[in-house]
Amino acid sequence: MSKRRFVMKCGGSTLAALPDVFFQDLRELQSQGVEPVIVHGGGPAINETLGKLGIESRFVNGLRVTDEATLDVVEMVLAGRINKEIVRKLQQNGAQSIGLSGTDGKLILAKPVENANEVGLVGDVTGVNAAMVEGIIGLGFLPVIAPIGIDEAGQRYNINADTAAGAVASSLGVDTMIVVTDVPGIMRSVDGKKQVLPQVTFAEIEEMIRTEEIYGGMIPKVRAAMSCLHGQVKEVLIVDGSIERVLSRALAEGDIGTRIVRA
Ligand SMILES: Nc1ncnc2c1ncn2[C@@H]1O[C@H](COP(=O)(O)OP(=O)(O)O)[C@@H](O)[C@H]1O
Ligand SMILES: CC(=O)N[C@@H](CCC(=O)OP(=O)(O)O)C(=O)O
Repeated sequence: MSKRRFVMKCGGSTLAALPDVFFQDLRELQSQGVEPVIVHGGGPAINETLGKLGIESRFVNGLRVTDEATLDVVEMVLAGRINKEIVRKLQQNGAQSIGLSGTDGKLILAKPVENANEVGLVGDVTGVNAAMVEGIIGLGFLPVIAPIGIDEAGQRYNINADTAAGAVASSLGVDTMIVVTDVPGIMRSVDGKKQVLPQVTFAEIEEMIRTEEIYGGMIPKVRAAMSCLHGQVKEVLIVDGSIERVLSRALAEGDIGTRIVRA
């Protein structure tokens, strides 16, 4: 299996705590000819800024209820702050990188989600400008993408970062998507003890959503995983960002965290 290129989704839950060695790992992978593409979140930082502005954060099944005022903050925090922090950290650790929002060059085209009446200006991805991402990689840069989408009329949408990452992975046709988060994988209680599931099937995921053993922010992750696995992506790994050299290990060993493969 070719693992030259992979999409990594980096969650806001773990971003602030990622050590330099995480970014050095990315640089080393880049120098070995591996081509990582990063799609990032930033939910906690958005909550914090909204809080300071006196705007309440509300979620429906892991998706932020978003109006235009919220969207201003989402864009400011994701595309303005977090995206640039990641690019700076990569560069400080020797990895060449360029940060973009999904609205730049219509990188991520979007339409309203089905339950827009509940969540407002939240988007589903209708297209990804893969050629632009390929071009950036071709110039030797690591693309870092903020999950804001746009439609042909110029309307912006807030897109869950897992959903955006899955769509980018699908459209680039990578084999592997790695979801970096703050838990060691999908966990389940067995005899009262929480255990990481090394592998899960689609049926097990659906069952765990039904029983609410998978809830909140894990729901968009597994939905994005199943969606991109219906296309060309062959495996999705959910891993803990605090594990040393987690990306190299995930690519080399594949048996870290939870592995989801096509059912
Ligand atoms: N079965 C599960 N196993 C592990 N984590 C779960 C599970 N169900 C829900 N979660 C929650 O999902 C969270 C990760 O999602 P989220 O907070 O959105 O992270 P990120 O910012 O990385 O996207 C975990 O911290 C945990 O609270
Ligand atoms: C629609 C929606 O919920 N968008 C997310 C986008 C950021 C995100 O997904 O960040 P994490 O990966 O850290 O959760 C939000 O507004 O929080």
